[in-house]
Amino acid sequence: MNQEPRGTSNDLVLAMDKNSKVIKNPKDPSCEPTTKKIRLGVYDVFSMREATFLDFYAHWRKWKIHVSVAKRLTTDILTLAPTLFPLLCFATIFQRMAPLVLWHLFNRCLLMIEVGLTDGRFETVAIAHAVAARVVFAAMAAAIAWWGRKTDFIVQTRIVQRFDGLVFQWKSRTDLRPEADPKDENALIASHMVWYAYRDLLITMGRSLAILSELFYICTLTSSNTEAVIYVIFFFVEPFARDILQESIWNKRWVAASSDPNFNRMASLKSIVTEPETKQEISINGNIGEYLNREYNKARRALGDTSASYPAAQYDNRERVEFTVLLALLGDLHMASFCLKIYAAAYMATWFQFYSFASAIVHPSTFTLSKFAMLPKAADLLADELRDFRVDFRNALNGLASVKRLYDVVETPNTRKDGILDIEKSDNGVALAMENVCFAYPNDKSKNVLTNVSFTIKPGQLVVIVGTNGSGKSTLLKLFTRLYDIDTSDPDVDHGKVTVNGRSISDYKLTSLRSATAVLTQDHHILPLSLAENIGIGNVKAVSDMAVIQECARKGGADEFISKRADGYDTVLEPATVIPAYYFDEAGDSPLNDIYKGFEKKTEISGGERQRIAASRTFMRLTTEEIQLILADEPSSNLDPRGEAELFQNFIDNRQGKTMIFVTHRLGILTKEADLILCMKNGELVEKGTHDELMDLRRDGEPGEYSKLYEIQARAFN
Ligand SMILES: Nc1ncnc2c1ncn2[C@@H]1O[C@H](COP(=O)(O)OP(=O)(O)OP(=O)(O)O)[C@@H](O)[C@H]1O
Repeated sequence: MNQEPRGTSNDLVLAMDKNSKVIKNPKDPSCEPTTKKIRLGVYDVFSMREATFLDFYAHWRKWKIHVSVAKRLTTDILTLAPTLFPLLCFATIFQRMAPLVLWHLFNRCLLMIEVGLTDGRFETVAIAHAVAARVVFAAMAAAIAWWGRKTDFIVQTRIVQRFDGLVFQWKSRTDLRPEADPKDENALIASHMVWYAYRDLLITMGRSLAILSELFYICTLTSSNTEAVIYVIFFFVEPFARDILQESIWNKRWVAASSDPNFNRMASLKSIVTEPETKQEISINGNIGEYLNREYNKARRALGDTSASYPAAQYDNRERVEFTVLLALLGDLHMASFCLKIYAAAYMATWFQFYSFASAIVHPSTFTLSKFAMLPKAADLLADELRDFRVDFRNALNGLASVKRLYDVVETPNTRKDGILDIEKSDNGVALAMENVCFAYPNDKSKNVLTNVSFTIKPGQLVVIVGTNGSGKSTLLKLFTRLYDIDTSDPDVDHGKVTVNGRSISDYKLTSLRSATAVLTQDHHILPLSLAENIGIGNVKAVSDMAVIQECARKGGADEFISKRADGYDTVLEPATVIPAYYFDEAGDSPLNDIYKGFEKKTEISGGERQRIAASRTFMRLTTEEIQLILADEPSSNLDPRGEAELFQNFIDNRQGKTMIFVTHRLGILTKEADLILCMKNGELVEKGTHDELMDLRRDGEPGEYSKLYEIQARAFN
């Protein structure tokens, strides 16, 4: 099995070798492997090789990035909530500290009561003060926690809106890039995750303070500071050992895919009986349900106990018993050292007193009873805090890494090269030309879809492009709109030239080119806005001018059916409704079922009606002064013959001398009016001329391509 997944941030394509665990970059076999592969149950799991614990330089580099992202995020959040944010930071950190302070206040009471019990002197007022302090602090902590939760929502909302806005801006700014990198989209985390990343960071800070105070507190509880320090060190041994020794993929980057043939077959069979399209095949192909059932059971038996559980969980399950026992021992070091202490005290010199808990037992006089009881509890609190700190800290770092990717993406510039010229204003449209154009789509460079195409279009001409399916007609239009560009990556290979008014099309500013062009294709989308807006956005300056919109709707053939709708021009076809989550018994007859179904407000219109709205939008574009070129790609494929004839006529009447290129399969109305017909076949321009010229064209006594197409259509419709 040879797979070629993309695994590294620098886009190395890595060859996966079935027999080796470590994968190298095939382009440079000498380089260090960057990913490794393991088999977990039914999955092949590929994970990144991360820096080792001792690779300080790698950690330092990572840290520098994390710190700069945290700084930038802090500045951004401070601008959004200059007063609330610092207060919220305080509240979040305070919440981490509060349980410790409460516990400390409780211990103070306990110590005073103990002194009273042993000495017979009860400091009643002092005890009452200590109790009152605890009660007041508890009430204050609850109030701060309540305020923190409320403020958290406000700050979170502001951050979500800000980052949603940034992403929106990026998406609306970036050009439609057919070769766009899907990684960009994947990097766009949900905006609320930005706040979660920051909150994890704050919680981590709170926990650090709590850990420091707990350490300090333990020092005050123990009789000697040296012993306390050593005692505390024991609590750091286990988490450190776990970090260094235990490998986990929960916090690593990894990808996995099931490669077990039995499991994959079960998945395929499951999809057959689940998906509506394939379920239909079961019904119309006789009794294949029984066969599928047999096959499913066969695959299930063959799979046996091979696990399909979540790969990260399976990874943890591989832990060896010695390792588990070692960690347990390290976690319980204080008890183990207790034995050592007893033996040391009994048999060895007293300088071996390295452990305070044991000290307390061996020299109980140095401890009070309550201190003796508090020490393990303090140790437990410290251990819990350390454990949670590790989790929150990792989450915070992962969150910051995601925020960095988000920042990077929203700042990605448009990859398409922009020009510097504006299209000159003219009442006669633009002149266009292609010179020896050869073009292959970026995703399939092996196949030229245009080969040596050359033609010239004079300003104001009506041009019709005809030809068989897949002959490259739409591709010609895409080059004029710069949805795609001719490949110029290799200066030694000439792929030809596309020009506008005699200059290379890439010399013009994209915004200028797009403003001067009206495009109408067969697959326009109706936006989830009102029908009036859907037409009006053709000319945003007149988007509220109903008279102009209605006039354009009439030209596009949409006015009649829109006016018949209950909401007329205010109809929104697919309004977006956000249903965050639901919890009710869908299968039951709960009244919530009906309410839920009522959320769906979709209104359907026919394919032809959609095309009429798109055409109306194009007529709206023609009301802007900038338009000099109209490109229409089979805009009438869903229209009835009358609708099509009217649309063509309206375009001819309303183009006001602008250059117009029409791609169509319907020869006749337009081609007879055309100044120039371009006839395409297999990516080549095989004929060009007027209708009469092409009809008279003969090659070796045979009629030309256009003439043949025309005759076929004439026969079919007569
Ligand atoms: N995005 C794309 N990526 C790769 N190949 C494409 C892409 N779009 C079109 N093609 C291929 O380019 C060739 C020309 O396609 P094009 O859409 O220009 O043909 P057409 O003449 O407009 O066809 P039709 O009359 O069916 O609309 C076809 O072989 C098509 O499969």
